[in-house]
Amino acid sequence: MTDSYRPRRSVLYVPASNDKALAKIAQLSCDAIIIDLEDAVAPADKVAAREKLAGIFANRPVANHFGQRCEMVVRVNALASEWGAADLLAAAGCEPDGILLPKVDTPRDLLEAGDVLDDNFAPDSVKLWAMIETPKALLNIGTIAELGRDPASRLVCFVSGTNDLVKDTGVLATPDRRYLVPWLMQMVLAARAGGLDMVDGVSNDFRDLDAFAQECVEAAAMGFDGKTLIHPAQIEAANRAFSPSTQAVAEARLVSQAFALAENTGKGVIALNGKMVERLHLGQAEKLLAKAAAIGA
Ligand SMILES: CC(C)(COP(=O)(O)OP(=O)(O)OC[C@H]1O[C@@H](n2cnc3c(N)ncnc32)[C@H](O)[C@@H]1OP(=O)(O)O)[C@@H](O)C(=O)NCCC(=O)NCCSC(=O)C[C@H](O)C(=O)O
Ligand SMILES: [Mg+2]
Repeated sequence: MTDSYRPRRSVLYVPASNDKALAKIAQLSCDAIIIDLEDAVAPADKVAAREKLAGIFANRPVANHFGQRCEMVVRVNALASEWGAADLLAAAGCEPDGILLPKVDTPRDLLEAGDVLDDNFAPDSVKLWAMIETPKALLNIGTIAELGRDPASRLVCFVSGTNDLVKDTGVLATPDRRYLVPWLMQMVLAARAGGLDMVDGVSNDFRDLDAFAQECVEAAAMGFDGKTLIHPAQIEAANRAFSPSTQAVAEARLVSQAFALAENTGKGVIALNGKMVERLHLGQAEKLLAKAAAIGA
């Protein structure tokens, strides 16, 4: 987690072609919104959806109904598609917080998008997010994630695309995601190695909120920063699951206070309530407290 920590607990897709859904944005308490030009938009509507971007961003709320600033990201069509290049330029022109590239297979896909942005926009302007949703992306995940260590690459976040992964691999999509979990854990590991945020895939069964809440709890335990969502009803469970619990915040405070005691100055390891606590735990506790402060937990 960096100084500029931004919560990405709840990241809601909103199809750029759905006016009713777009009208709801300012009333939602999600941490980020992805305006989708890709799979949620039918081929016949792609150009019209792209042309709506400028209007969507012109009316972008500074803060939502809950007084929170919500990141606004655009998912473009793949650069290799007939819409990708024009989508990328139109999206970047709206100055979104990020552009999400789908169907990334290799680092080259991100570097090519970065080159287009560098030729047309300031180096520290729009950031890139990458969908990890193809078998090739999983095989190349380490080298893709390494780009996160180079600010010039603009890469800041991975998003898992479990629907495409199921489609391309043929694994069975079970409620407990047992055949996907090894790949999801690989994504988390790679994201951490690259200093990236890692957001979990969607749950298609948007009417079963109990199952969704359980999936969020499991994803948080797996190390994800948040979850992508398809329906506003999913926001609350995601915000809850990816926020530090009251108990975790209390424990982090104890660790921080213990290391602040004069008797522990300079110590690398102390005993606290019968447990060994090292300075690495202090770092962990400080991160958790910063996260809790950022989200008002
Ligand atoms: C899934 C839906 C098609 C369901 O829509 P609908 O039947 O209209 O739901 P409701 O009647 O319950 O909606 C209630 C109100 O909420 C608004 N709404 C619904 N969804 C959204 C949304 N995503 N953002 C904002 N507002 C939303 C409705 O307009 C209703 O409003 P009102 O009538 O005024 O009360 C629909 O939810 C939907 O389209 N969801 C998004 C789908 C999407 O974006 N899919 C693409 C991304 S997922 C993906 O691609 C995964 C990845 O790439 C992978 O490979 O896994
Ligand atoms: Mg997909």
